[in-house]
Amino acid sequence: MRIGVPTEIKNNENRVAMTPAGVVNLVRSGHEVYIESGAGLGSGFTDETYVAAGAKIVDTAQEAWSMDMVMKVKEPLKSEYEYFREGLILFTYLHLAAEPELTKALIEKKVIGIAYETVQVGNALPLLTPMSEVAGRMSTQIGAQFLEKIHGGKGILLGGVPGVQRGKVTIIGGGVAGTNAAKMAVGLGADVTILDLSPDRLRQLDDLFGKDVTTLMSNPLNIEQAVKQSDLVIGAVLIPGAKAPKLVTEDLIKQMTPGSVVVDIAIDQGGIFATTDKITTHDDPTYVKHGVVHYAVANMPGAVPRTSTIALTNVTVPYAVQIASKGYVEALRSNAALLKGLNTINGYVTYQAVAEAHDLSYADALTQLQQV
Ligand SMILES: NC(=O)C1=CN([C@@H]2O[C@H](COP(=O)(O)OP(=O)(O)OC[C@H]3O[C@@H](n4cnc5c(N)ncnc54)[C@H](O)[C@@H]3O)[C@@H](O)[C@H]2O)C=CC1
Ligand SMILES: CC(=O)C(=O)O
Ligand SMILES: [Mg+2]
Repeated sequence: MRIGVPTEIKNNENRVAMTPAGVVNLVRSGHEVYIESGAGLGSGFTDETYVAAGAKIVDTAQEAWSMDMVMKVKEPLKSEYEYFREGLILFTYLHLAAEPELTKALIEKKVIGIAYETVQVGNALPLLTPMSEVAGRMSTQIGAQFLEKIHGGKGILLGGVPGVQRGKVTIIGGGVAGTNAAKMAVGLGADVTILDLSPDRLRQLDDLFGKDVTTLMSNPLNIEQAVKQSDLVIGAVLIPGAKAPKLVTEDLIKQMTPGSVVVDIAIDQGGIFATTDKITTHDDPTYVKHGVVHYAVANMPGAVPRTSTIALTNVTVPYAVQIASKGYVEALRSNAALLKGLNTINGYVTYQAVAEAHDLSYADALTQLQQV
């Protein structure tokens, strides 16, 4: 199979969908990899290192997009929709529940859209996990930075100092991102509370952190009490494939003290704060609403591309090898985890939560594969 890797074009997105190590894996399995010139530079990979690994370099995005399968990091932006065509295999983050126009474009052009974020093994999302680890760890760092007075915050140090209170951090959603946010917050010496809906998850967090964190059942009253008192609130909830629930109301944001900070990691699925109604970018990552600094960047790992690219491709490339070697029909049929990643095919949505988000009819993935 011929695999194309275009340069990412989202604001300050310096990740790339393939490392030279990934190229070697695919080429040794008998495939051809075409990298758009310069695509790896933001992550520290030159064209020469790709060529040495066995890739071919193409000059334009159009050429990279003309291959049988395109691997990307971020969901395609509008200017990339023109490359969609029937039969194209697109393997990338799609976040379709939050992207009505992209969903429509993929359906209209009958693209085979396999979303990293919905590939599922049991309850785990193996192609989302490494980026959630990165974004979770970053969220505390970012929160700490925006709590500084010069960055618009109330001017507190999360760990406090002897004789002065620690900062209070509330993390809503104690999955991969939330746990990694907590690790950093505990490491800084903050006073940390984690809320989750799953009693089992709360038990695991209690085992993991012991007395370093307070765990609370996620319900409106607990959210209200925790958020009001917090200096930093991190949103890390996920209902796989679905739009994020708005768990923090505008009224509650108004009750936070001025200069508090919210970091909405879940913004890529629509965000959990009523006041994070728009996505921000690395160029201009925050806005202030009701005195509270809001950070809502949907591609946080793009700011640490070297770490993120390697972490992402470590997990995506083995699936890419399966798709390329078996063909997408057989790869999807024989691997239930990958099949969960199939969001669009033959002009249909094959992921229930995405169909529901846009009031589109849902089609069964296996039935659609039989019709190829
Ligand atoms: N902004 C960015 O750059 C990035 C965003 N993300 C996003 O971060 C979010 C979290 O991802 P993961 O941690 O991997 O998901 P996860 O599935 O590991 O964790 C989600 C947690 O939310 C909990 N949850 C569900 N409903 C809840 C509720 N009502 N209240 C409290 N907790 C609830 C679940 O029980 C689970 O423990 C996703 O939306 C993901 O797409 C991930 C990476 C980068
Ligand atoms: C998960 C995701 O959206 C990202 O890494 O940008
Ligand atoms: Mg995202």
